[in-house]
Amino acid sequence: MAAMDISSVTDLSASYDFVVVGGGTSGLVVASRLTENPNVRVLVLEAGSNRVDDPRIAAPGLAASTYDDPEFDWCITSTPQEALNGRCLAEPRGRTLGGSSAINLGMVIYPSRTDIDAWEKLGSAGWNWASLSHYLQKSQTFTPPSDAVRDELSLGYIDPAIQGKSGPLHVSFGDGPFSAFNAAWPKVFESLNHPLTGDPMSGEATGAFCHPGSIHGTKRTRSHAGVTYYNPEVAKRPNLRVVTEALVEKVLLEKGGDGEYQATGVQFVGRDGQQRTVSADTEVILAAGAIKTPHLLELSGIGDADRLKAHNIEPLVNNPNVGENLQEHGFVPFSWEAADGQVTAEALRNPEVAKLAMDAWATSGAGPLGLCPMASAFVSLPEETKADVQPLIQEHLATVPARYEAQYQILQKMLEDQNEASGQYTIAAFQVLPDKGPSLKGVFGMTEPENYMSMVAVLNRPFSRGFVHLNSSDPAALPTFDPKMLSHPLDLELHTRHVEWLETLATTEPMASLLKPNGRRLHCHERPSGVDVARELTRDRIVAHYHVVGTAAMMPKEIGGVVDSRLKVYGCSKLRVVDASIIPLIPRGNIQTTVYAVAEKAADLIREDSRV
Ligand SMILES: Cc1cc2nc3c(=O)[nH]c(=O)nc-3n(C[C@H](O)[C@H](O)[C@H](O)COP(=O)(O)OP(=O)(O)OC[C@H]3O[C@@H](n4cnc5c(N)ncnc54)[C@H](O)[C@@H]3O)c2cc1C
Repeated sequence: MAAMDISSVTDLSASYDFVVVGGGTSGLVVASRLTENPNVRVLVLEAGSNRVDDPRIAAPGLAASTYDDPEFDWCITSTPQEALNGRCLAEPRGRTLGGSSAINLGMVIYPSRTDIDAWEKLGSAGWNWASLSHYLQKSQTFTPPSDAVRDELSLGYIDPAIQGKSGPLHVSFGDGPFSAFNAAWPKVFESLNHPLTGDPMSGEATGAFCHPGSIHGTKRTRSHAGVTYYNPEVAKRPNLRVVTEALVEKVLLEKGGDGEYQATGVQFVGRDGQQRTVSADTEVILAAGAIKTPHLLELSGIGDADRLKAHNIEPLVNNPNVGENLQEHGFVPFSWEAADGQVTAEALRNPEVAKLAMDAWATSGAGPLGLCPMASAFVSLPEETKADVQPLIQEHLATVPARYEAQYQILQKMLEDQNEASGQYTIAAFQVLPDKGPSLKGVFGMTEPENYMSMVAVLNRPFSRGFVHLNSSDPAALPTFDPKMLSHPLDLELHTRHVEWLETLATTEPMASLLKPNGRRLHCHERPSGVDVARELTRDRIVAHYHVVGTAAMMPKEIGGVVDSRLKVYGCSKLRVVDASIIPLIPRGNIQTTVYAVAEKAADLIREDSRV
C-alpha cells in the first residue's frame, strides 16, 4: 500500500505562524508539539517523499537497502580524508518523511550525564542532564521484554522507573529470534571484568548490554518521527500542513527597524517545479539536519562573509562559525567467520529464506526483520594502554586552538575519568566491508561467501573537527562535507587502542566458541598484533557512524556558536535551529535519543518564548 501523497502545494496559505524546514526527526517533533495548540498554524516543508509504508522503511531489518538510493538518502560522500590515506566516506542522511529516523539502524542508546552537563559548561544555561533526561523519557514509550527474552539477553539491568511511559516513539526488544552472539555479548564483558554497572538510560552505566530498538512493541514496525510524531491523528490536525517533495532553497531575511535581520519566510520549490515563497509570522525553524541546516544558513546569507561572497551570495549576517565544529563518530569494523551452525544475516542472501523472513514480518511482525540485532558496550581505555596513552594526551593537547580550548578541556577531563567510557563497542551478525566502499551498497553488500560476525570499535568523543560548507550558490547542489576523520593525532591513537581490544573480545568465552576455529578474518589474514598494525587497520577500515553534529552549535559566538541557549540564530531574529546541528559536543554512542530529546526541549522553549 502506498503512503498518502502529501506533496501537493495547492491551497497553501500565504503565511503560517511557524514554517519548519525539514520533516525529519527533529522537525516533526517540533511541528507535532506546537500544533497541540489548535490556534498555532504550522507548515512543514520536507524535500523527500512520503514513503512511510514502504517495507524498506517500515521493516527495521531492511534499513541498509535505502542507503545510497536517492529516493531515501541525500547520498553525501566526504572529500578524500587525509588521515585515511585519501579514502572518502559515505554519510547517508534521510531524505524522506521522518528523515534519518526513517532509515537509521534503530539502535536505542543513551548519552552520559557528563555528556549533557558539558553543554551547560560550554555556556548554555539549562542544557544539562537534569533537564534533558526529562525529555528523553517524554519522547518515548518503552515496552518491557518478556521474561524469556529478559533471561536470554541478560536484561535484568532495566530500571522500569526511568523508562518512558507515554511518549510517541516506541522502544522495544521484540521476541526474537536473537543470535547467540547477542546473548554471549554481556557475558564476554563480565569475563573481562567490565560488568554492566546500571541501566544506561540513567546516564551513568558502563559495561555491555543488549539494547532495545526504535521499533513498535507488537507490530514490529520501525518507530520513527514520520509515523509517531506525525501519526494519522496528528496528520488530521487542521492547523498542521506537511508538504513533501518541497526543497527549501533559502530563508528569506529582512532588515528590521532595529537594524537587525529577521527571518520572514522561506523560498522553496515544490513537486511541480515552481519556485514559491511562504511567510512565517512568528518564526522559521530549521530542522534540516546537521549537514543541510548550515548549508541553508549559508545559502540564505548567514555564514562567513568572504566564503559567501566567493559564491556570489550577499552576506547578511557574518558568522564564520556556521558549518564549522563538525563532529562525527567513526566505527572500525572487524569481521570473523562464524562457527558452523551459527545463524547470521548472510542467511538472507538465500532468496527463499529472504521470502520467508519477509512473509513472517508482513503477516505478524515475526522473525529477524522486525528486530534491532545489535548490542553495545561502553568502556574506558583498556587498563594496559593507560601508561602508553597518558604521555600522548599531554603531548597532543599541549597546544590547543583557542576556539576549541573550552571543548578540549572538558574532553580531556572525561578521558581521564574512569567512569566515562571513551569507547563504544557494537556487535552485528553480518560482514562489514569498508574496502568495498565508500558506497554503503559495497560496505554492507555481503559479497564474501561465508557467514560472519562483526564487532566495531567507536571513539565516543573525538577531538577532530571538520566542516560542511556550500559548494555553489545552487541550492540543489550538495555542500562540501569534510569530517576530517582522525585528523587530530590523539583520535588516531585513542581509537587504535580501542581497536586493539577487538581481538580480545573475539577470543573471550562465550564468544570464542561461536566463531569458526581457523576461520577467515576479513580485517586481516591473521590475528593482528601490535599497535602499529592496529593503527593502520584503524585508518584503512574506519567508516562514518552517521552521527554528524555541531555545525550550528549552541555555544557563545566567541567560542564557535551559531545559536544561543534558546536555539536562536545569532544576528538574526525569528530564526531557530532545532536539529542535531546544535549539539556542541558529540555525546557517547548513537544519538537519535538525544536528537529527539533536544527537539522536545526546543518545542517547549519556542512555546515559552512565543507564548503559544
Ligand atoms: C544511516 C543512519 C543510521 C543511523 N543509525 C542510528 C542508530 O541506529 N541509532 C541512533 O541513535 N542514531 C542513528 N542514526 C542517527 C540519527 O538517526 C540522526 O542523528 C537523527 O535522526 C538526525 O535527526 P535530525 O532531525 O537532525 O535530521 P534528519 O532526521 O536527517 O532530518 C532532516 C530532514 O530535513 C530534510 N531536508 C534537508 N534539507 C532540506 C531542504 N533544503 N528542504 C526541505 N527539507 C530538507 C531532510 O530530507 C530530512 O528529512 C543514524 C543515522 C543514519 C543516517
